[in-house]
Amino acid sequence: MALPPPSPHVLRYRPLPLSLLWRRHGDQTLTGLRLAWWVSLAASVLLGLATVAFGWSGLSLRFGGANLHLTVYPPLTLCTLWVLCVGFWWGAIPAYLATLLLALQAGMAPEWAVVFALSNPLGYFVLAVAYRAVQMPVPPRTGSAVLFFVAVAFIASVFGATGSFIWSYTGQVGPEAAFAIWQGWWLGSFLQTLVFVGPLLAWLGPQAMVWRDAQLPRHADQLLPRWQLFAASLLGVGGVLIFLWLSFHLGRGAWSALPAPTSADDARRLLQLVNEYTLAVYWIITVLTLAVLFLGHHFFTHWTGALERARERTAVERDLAVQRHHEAELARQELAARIEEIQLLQAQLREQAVRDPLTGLYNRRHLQDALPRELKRAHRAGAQVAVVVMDLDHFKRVNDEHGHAMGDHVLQAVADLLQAQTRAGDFCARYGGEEFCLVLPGASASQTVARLHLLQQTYAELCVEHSGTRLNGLGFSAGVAVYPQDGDNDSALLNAADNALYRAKAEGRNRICLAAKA
Ligand SMILES: Nc1nc2c(ncn2[C@@H]2O[C@H](COP(=O)(O)OP(=O)(O)OP(=O)(O)O)[C@@H](O)[C@H]2O)c(=O)[nH]1
Repeated sequence: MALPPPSPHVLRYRPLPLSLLWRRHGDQTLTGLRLAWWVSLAASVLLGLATVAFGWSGLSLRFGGANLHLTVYPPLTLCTLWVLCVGFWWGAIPAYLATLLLALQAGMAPEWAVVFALSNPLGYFVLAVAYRAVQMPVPPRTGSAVLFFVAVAFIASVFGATGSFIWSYTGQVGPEAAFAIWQGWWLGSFLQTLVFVGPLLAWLGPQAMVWRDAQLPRHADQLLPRWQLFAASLLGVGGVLIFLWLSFHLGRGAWSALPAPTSADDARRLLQLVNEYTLAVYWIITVLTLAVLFLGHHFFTHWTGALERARERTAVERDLAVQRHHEAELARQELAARIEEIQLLQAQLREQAVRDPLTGLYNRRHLQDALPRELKRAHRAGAQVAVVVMDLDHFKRVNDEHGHAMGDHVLQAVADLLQAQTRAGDFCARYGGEEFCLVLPGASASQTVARLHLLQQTYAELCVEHSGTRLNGLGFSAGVAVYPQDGDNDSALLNAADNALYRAKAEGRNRICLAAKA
């Protein structure tokens, strides 16, 4: 039959979960799988019972110095196919039930039957672990897959044949018969796997596994946990050692049970028996050694390949992480620069919001915020605060006679003067068009008047120059109110200072009036 070549990954042992048997699923193929499994279960049980009912003990054969019956047990073939194509539990459960019922029907005590029935699942466990560890394609279609299949089938048969001891013990057979049963059991199971399971697996396996793979989520090859690799190696080595020990031990028991040779012919026959037995063990060990060498090589190349791929993936991921880290660092720096710009702009905006654009002095809004704070501080310290409202005299004339630009220059000159002649902690604001406000914490009325006189003098001597025009001899009037005597809050103080200014203007300008003298 022409098959599309499935990838080796698809053909590996990848078990379907047993929960598919009862999980609610509308898929028709799954319904088919469930049906097939139940039919297989029934067939395994019936075939097992038939083996006992018809008293079929297999094929007679002489091997390794013993006359034996090759035990051919049909459920074994069926269940092995389930294990390898679908998963361990799918084959182990029918095999267990079939063997259990067979043993009970054959008259074995139930307490022994439940243990006896575990032998075939034990062999399947070895198969499943080996295929999972080495990740060899399951259908024996290539030389290496065939060799692997033969080696693993041998070890699994040895484990699966451990039930023969319970059979021999409960049947109370002698050492010679026990030896023959053991040989017939593992050899029968081994040959049956090679002759029936192998070809069926090579023929039908790929189709079954392509279907099975479609039911499973895709995943990259995962490294087995270390303990599973260790368990797989232990099972392999353990299987060979068990085989050797049992063969020698049972063989010795069988020969010891023979009557002592009384003639040269008897001695020759015994010698020939030992010779046959030794040769059989020799060939088996030779085949096994070759298989173990091959398996070791395959195991090594598979896992070093997987490790190399994992290393490459890690290297690519590490490079990506480094690149992402670098990009994140650049983005972080960019963000930090933007935040700094924004903070600068915010500071500028905050400053612009409280400054008068022409003179650079604080504006009236800021004065309204700052003056109450200053008064509170003075209240706590029990100090005075002088509030001055000053107005340039005849400023309209300056504008009218020399132009608005000259007026602006005068305003800027006054602002510079105020800032130059006030102390740190004093506070100047542009209060209105040509009105200014000074806040002098700690200053008394007389100290304020003295400083204002000085300012008037400097202002009068000031020469403002613009477009070739020089202007001097200017004056201003001011009203002074002092906290707390002239008012206990900002608006009362500003009103008092304003009223005093009004008086100064009324009294002829270029003078300073105190609110207290009103
Ligand atoms: N150049 C200029 N002039 C301004 C500005 N703000 C207000 N003024 C002018 O200042 C003048 C104020 O005039 P008035 O209120 O009559 O006061 P005054 O001429 O100084 O007279 P008195 O205060 O009574 O001495 C007006 O001509 C306003 O146009 C400004 O920012 N720049």
